[in-house]
Amino acid sequence: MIEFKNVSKTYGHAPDAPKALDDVSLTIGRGELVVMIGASGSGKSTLLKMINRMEQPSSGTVVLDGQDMAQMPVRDLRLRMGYVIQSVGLFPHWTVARNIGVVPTMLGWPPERIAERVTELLTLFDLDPATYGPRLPHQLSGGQQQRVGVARALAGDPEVLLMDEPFGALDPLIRAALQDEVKRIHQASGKTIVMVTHDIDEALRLGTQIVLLEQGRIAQVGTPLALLGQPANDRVADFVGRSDVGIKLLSLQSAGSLARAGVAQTGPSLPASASLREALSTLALHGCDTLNLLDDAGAHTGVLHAADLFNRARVGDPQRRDARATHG
Ligand SMILES: Nc1ncnc2c1ncn2[C@@H]1O[C@H](COP(=O)(O)OP(=O)(O)OP(=O)(O)O)[C@@H](O)[C@H]1O
Repeated sequence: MIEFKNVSKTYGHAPDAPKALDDVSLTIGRGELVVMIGASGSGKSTLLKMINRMEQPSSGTVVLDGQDMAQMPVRDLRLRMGYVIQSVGLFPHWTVARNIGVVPTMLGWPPERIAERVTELLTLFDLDPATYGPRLPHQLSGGQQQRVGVARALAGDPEVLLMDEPFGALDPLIRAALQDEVKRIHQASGKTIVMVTHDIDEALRLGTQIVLLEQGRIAQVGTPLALLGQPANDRVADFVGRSDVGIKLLSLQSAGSLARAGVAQTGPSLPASASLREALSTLALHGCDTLNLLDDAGAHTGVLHAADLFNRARVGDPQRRDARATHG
């Protein structure tokens, strides 16, 4: 668990220097995927960098599993954390395999175990180890380099993965694929992930918790549903996007959450795990009012009626007992 206790940060010593962080208190639970979001200069990266002590608080404390981080040796701390940045930061003259193996090497793993780990991670990220392991970073596309960056951050099996705008420079298709991979890794490993982004859709899609920063202060912390359904104030509502909030809410819930029992109808089918947004899109595309829902094995599990998408309590209402987030 990571706790920020009354953390403030002022860069430089000028008496009138603005606070990059202003009395921030925040708890990041083990296994959460916390996304920090906010306007440029709101303090996201500063907050993230305090978790591996690349920045120090001017006042207040950051605590990791009950221990004040300021008292912990920096090297030990950093070896427990994976760090991914937008510019990737691979060593240009080292092969992909050597780049990925850097932390395991520092941890003193035997060479065979490092080689196994490199092969495992390249495979996980859909890069053929025999083809890509020996290449230099410049022989990879931007998306492939970013995959290697994430693989390198995961190589030493860190407790915490820190990601500072990891997908900011990528085109939308590769970005979506990497988002899916991070989500899958998070679900499979239960690691704590803290990510900074500018992209509210990325935050809503990936975050189990979202931290919205505003001029160095926390404007709201909550689940994606809470931010959309109960924004703390008008500025939060503007930030998450008033005009398409209904559509965003639909993306957070599964089609299965509104399934009715019933035999299959003629017409299109969709996995029950697909979002209500995908369901709405499919209904509109086919101009029909029902959708057959399928389980993971492709068997019929129920029917979604278009009317249920509209004739129901507010989607974001957490009182709805059948409301299930499709994320996390
Ligand atoms: N090394 C530094 N020296 C001086 N001021 C800094 C430094 N790093 C950040 N700042 C200032 O601190 C404030 C917060 O910066 P930070 O990088 O944390 O914001 P951010 O929300 O991550 O911004 P962006 O989205 O633009 O990356 C900004 O006003 C910034 O100018």
